[in-house]
Amino acid sequence: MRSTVSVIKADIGSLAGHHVVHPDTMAAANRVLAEAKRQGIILDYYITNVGDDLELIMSHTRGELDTKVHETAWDAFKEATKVSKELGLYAAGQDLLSDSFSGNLKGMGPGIAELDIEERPSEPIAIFMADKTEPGAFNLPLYKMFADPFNTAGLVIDPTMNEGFKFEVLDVYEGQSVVLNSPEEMYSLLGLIGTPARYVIRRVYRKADNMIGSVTSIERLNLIAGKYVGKDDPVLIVRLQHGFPALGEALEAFSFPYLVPGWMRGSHYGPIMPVSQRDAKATRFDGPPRLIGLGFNVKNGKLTGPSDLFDDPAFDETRRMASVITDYMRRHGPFMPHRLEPTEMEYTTLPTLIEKLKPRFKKEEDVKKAKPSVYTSKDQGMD
Ligand SMILES: O=C(COP(=O)(O)O)[C@@H](O)[C@H](O)[C@H](O)COP(=O)(O)O
Ligand SMILES: [Mg+2]
Ligand SMILES: [Mg+2]
Ligand SMILES: [Mg+2]
Repeated sequence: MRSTVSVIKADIGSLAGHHVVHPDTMAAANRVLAEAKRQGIILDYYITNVGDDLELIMSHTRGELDTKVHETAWDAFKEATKVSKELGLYAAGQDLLSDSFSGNLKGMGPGIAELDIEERPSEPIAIFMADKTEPGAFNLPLYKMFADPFNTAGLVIDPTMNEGFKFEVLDVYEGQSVVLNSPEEMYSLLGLIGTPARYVIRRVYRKADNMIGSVTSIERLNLIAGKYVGKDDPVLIVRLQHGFPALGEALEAFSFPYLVPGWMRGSHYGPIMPVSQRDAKATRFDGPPRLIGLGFNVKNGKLTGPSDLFDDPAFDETRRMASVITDYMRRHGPFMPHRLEPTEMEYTTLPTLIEKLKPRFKKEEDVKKAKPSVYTSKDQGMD
């Protein structure tokens, strides 16, 4: 059976700052999705949150970019925003960049990852959702899952995986993509995806049969809006087992709290911290960037699950290391490399402040002419 899992997410406002989604807004979204299920637009759904991002997980048989499914998500976000406004929640409707729905949600603000598959007899999947970071943040773990034998034993042991995987990489600035084969082209692949702000792994395919293995949301809000409107908190769907990474291989890729851009004001590098659903809220310095993982099985277009994948002491040490790195990075305060590089700061409000200082900058020669004495050793009391 052909079925589609659509994960569509948006920040529609949250409690006490950019912190955590309010249950009443989730209830509003739930009413819309329940009605869509009753009407047969979607077959199943699950609603959750990571930090201030409301996450709609829907299954159906309508394929990618379906108008009805996307309209359902849009209505859910709109209804949730209404409640958000009534309660005076912070940044109500933040990620809804357009007023009206037209066709599908592409370019309208919400993040979208849709996995369209011919279901295997058992179809296990993991859905990873992050807050206070951006889509390229999944480059490193995707590389580990699908290309690094030190992470994924199946690349060495499983005959189907042994041929390798194909990576579709999108240049989010140019809107162009390229497909690179692993292992043959892994150095070129790393050459691109090591710049995650620009090159994002959008999809991974298994070489043996071209079956899709993963899909990432690629929306970058600031590139759509032309200014900083919150972070582009991403989602990722990974197909598991039987020729794809085992669940444990997918999770293993997150055992190291690597640095991602985002965190406070979308302007700082910080460690990604995999947490349980219970801890999926942004706290310290609006973070550190949080990741949750939910495990499901898809059968006849319906979802069984979830299992809260990082709700496990096996990830305690990762979280502890993330806390240590948090301390270390924070001690740099406003200095790079804790703060992002200037190209990434372009969309924030920092350039306007620097612009204000422009008239006060003087050419070096002019400064020398005006106050030559400053440059003599006598004036500095050294003679
Ligand atoms: O990154 C952040 C929000 O991103 P998000 O909404 O999660 O996409 C926060 O750190 C805010 O930028 C920060 O709290 C300041 O918010 P404002 O006071 O400018 O709204
Ligand atoms: Mg927010
Ligand atoms: Mg967020
Ligand atoms: Mg955001």
